[in-house]
Amino acid sequence: MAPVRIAPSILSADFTRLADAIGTVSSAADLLHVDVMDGRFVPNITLGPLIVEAVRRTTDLPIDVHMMIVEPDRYVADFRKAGADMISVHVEACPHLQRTIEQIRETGALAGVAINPATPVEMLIDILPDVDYVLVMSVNPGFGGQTFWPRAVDKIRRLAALRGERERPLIEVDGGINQATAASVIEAGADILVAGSFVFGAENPSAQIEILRQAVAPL
Ligand SMILES: O=C(CO)[C@H](O)[C@H](O)COP(=O)(O)O
Ligand SMILES: [Fe+2]
Repeated sequence: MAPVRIAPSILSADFTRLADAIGTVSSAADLLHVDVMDGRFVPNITLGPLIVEAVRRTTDLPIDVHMMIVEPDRYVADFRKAGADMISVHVEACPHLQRTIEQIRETGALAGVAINPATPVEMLIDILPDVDYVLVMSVNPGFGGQTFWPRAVDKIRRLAALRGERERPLIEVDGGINQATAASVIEAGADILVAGSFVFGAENPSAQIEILRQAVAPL
């Protein structure tokens, strides 16, 4: 089994010292998760390609951009140009999802589809062969620091069953991840853990990543 990948979310970092915050996780993390929100798809506004470009200059970690915006097609090329290595769009925001996924792939980035808690994984059945990863939301998107939604575990299990013996799509889980919830989602079949407040809300972010690794190590 491939090792679990850990993606700290900078949403919970101190933006007055963003480069320092990223520096604290650079050697412990596998990816850096960046949450893009537009105040329309979700009730919060965060950041755009300008910040991704600045993040790109602070780290060699792969940058995983989670787009929580309407009409993401309009900005895929900009985020790729800014330095994104992975780009996910929400199925709920994409009436022509296959075309949007194709557009991401054409930029050279890995293409992901994200799903809200209320959206069944079975809705993705026809797009699964086209995506590199599925981002399963274990909170309703919009804010860091929310409580994990336990039924996400069953969704991950069902998604892993749909994937079957294939290596792709990878399964990424986002929202409310800590050492307890990490173990349950990895046991269900997840490959990538996003963690924001658990990592950056603590004194020592890299030690928090180590705690997550230990929590899933025997699984
Ligand atoms: O996409 C997100 C919110 O919409 C964030 O990635 C997620 O919430 C991470 O924060 P935390 O680990 O604190 O829940
Ligand atoms: Fe996210």
